[in-house]
Amino acid sequence: MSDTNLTNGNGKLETSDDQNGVIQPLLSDYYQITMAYAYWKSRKHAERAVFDLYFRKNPFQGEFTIFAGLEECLKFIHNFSYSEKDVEYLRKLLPVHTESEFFNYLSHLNTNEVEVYAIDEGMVVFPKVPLLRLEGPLAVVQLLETTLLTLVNYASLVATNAARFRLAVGPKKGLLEFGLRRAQGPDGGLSASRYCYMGGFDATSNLLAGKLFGIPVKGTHAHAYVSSFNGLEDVRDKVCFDWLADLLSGLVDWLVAGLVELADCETSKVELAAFISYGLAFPDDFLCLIDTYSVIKSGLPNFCAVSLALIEAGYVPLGVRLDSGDLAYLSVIVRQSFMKIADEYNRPAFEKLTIVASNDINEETVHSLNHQGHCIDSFGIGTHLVTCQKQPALGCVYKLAEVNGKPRIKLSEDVEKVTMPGKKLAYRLYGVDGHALVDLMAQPNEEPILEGGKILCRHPFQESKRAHVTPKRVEPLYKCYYKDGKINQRLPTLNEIRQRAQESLSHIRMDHKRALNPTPYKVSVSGPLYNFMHDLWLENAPIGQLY
Ligand SMILES: Nc1ncnc2c1ncn2[C@@H]1O[C@H](COP(=O)(O)OP(=O)(O)OP(=O)(O)O)[C@@H](O)[C@H]1O
Ligand SMILES: O=P(O)(O)OC[C@H]1O[C@H](OP(=O)(O)OP(=O)(O)O)[C@H](O)[C@@H]1O
Ligand SMILES: O=C(O)c1cccnc1
Ligand SMILES: [Mg+2]
Repeated sequence: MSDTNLTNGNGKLETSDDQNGVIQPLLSDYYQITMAYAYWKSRKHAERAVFDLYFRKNPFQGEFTIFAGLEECLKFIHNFSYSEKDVEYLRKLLPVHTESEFFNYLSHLNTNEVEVYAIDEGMVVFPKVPLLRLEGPLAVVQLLETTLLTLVNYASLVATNAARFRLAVGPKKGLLEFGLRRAQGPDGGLSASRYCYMGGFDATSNLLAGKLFGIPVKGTHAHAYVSSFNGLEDVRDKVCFDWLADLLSGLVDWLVAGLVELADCETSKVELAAFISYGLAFPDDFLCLIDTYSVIKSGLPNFCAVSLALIEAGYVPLGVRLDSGDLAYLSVIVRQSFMKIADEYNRPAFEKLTIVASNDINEETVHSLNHQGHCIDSFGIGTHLVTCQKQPALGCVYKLAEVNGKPRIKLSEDVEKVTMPGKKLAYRLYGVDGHALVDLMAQPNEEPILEGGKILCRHPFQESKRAHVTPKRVEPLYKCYYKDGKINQRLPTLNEIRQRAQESLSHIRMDHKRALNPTPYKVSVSGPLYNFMHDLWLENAPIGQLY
């Protein structure tokens, strides 16, 4: 990929391969280049290396993760090459004694000899099982590390967060992503919209995400819109009175007066003017924010008045948004009022009005609202969703597993950080009821893992923990996604990946998915892989001396 501006001539934030222009080879850490030079100096750069990209712990104290970011990784790998300007910049950056021939090497680098094996994007994934395995010349696959990590980490984190909100609200409620203004910068906001949709949200307020990714765009209005009005004179003076305006202006006074049961004190005429004007602008999509002054004393009766007028004029109003106060209580009062009006004024459209709630909602708030009982139809969620406030990073790592056919292991005092050496295959084993029982890693040269066979699944590190599994179904998790310089699988659409995420989640037992203290899902290794790992561990661990 050459030097790309962030936007092209059409204002599109894309390169020729439909990728955000910020994703380029220099979006990486300096140490990748220093290592590349040292590999090159010691003639190791072309050795065939295998790297695994995986995470060690599920986020949000949960027991599952949604894998996201693969398409962007593949496009990055496909486009990978340093431009003249990149190389010029690196020449200035590296020490003066760096051999000139190295920069020539960099300027000709490509990924034609790289192979990528990956789990499908959108799948539920678990710790330690590589999401991606990269094979190729050591220097090249090393140079890809940071960019791949940045593409997978946040994408998977926020998609998982979105999936958790989806689990919390249930399949029937609407989920709207409102996070752009609170996201970690413009690029973070754009990624958030894409991957929240993938994780199970229904729509975004982010226009650019709608344009670039085809995500449904939805929105209401803000408090500023309401408080910008002075009073009903704004409607009378400024709106050109056509038949609808006449109808509305006549009806609202009458209706507001008639709704005294709902409003035991004065409704705001400022708000009423704002709602009438909104009704005039969007008679078919009339959805109002009703908490600018008082939901019960003003917003609700004003909304009802204008809605009744709209219905009178042949339109169907949509509903309200609540953005403060006790969302459970207010949603119940609002719903009861709608039902009462539907009944007393014989306006069945009121039964179908939707209630959207927003205001700093997090996963716990949703569980608490469910527990209290509420009448919210859709949730608008920003800050907690896109910033992943509960856990702001996933912690994917990229570790060397093999060089020139020789397995590599990284030891650590912390057993969780010991790497799994060599090339590994991975399978998901399903039980008779269709639920996933365990993920199993095995060596490529082992007997095939077949359904109906009795398979010994071992905990990777704890010798006593093992189980025999006779799977009803065996799902091999890796496909070869990239070889000979080409992406060699059809890349699914965003909607297909979104569906896959829900499908994959439906095979995970509820106790693994529950919000509080979920049961850990088992990730295991085959007997041969267990022995291989532990032999290599012993071989590499220094023997201490006691004096
Ligand atoms: N019934 C409820 N149960 C639990 N949490 C709720 C409930 N209703 C609202 N919340 C949450 O309580 C918090 C209320 O926050 P805060 O007190 O800042 O807002 P507010 O005073 O209602 O509104 P604002 O300050 O925007 O006018 C929000 O995070 C909201 O999501
Ligand atoms: O609350 P979040 O989950 O982040 O959702 C996005 C928020 O953005 C808007 O608020 P606005 O920017 O008007 O600020 P506010 O907090 O004062 O309502 C909207 O009213 C939501 O409350
Ligand atoms: O459309 C909305 O209601 C909206 C959009 C962004 C942030 N908060 C609300
Ligand atoms: Mg708000």
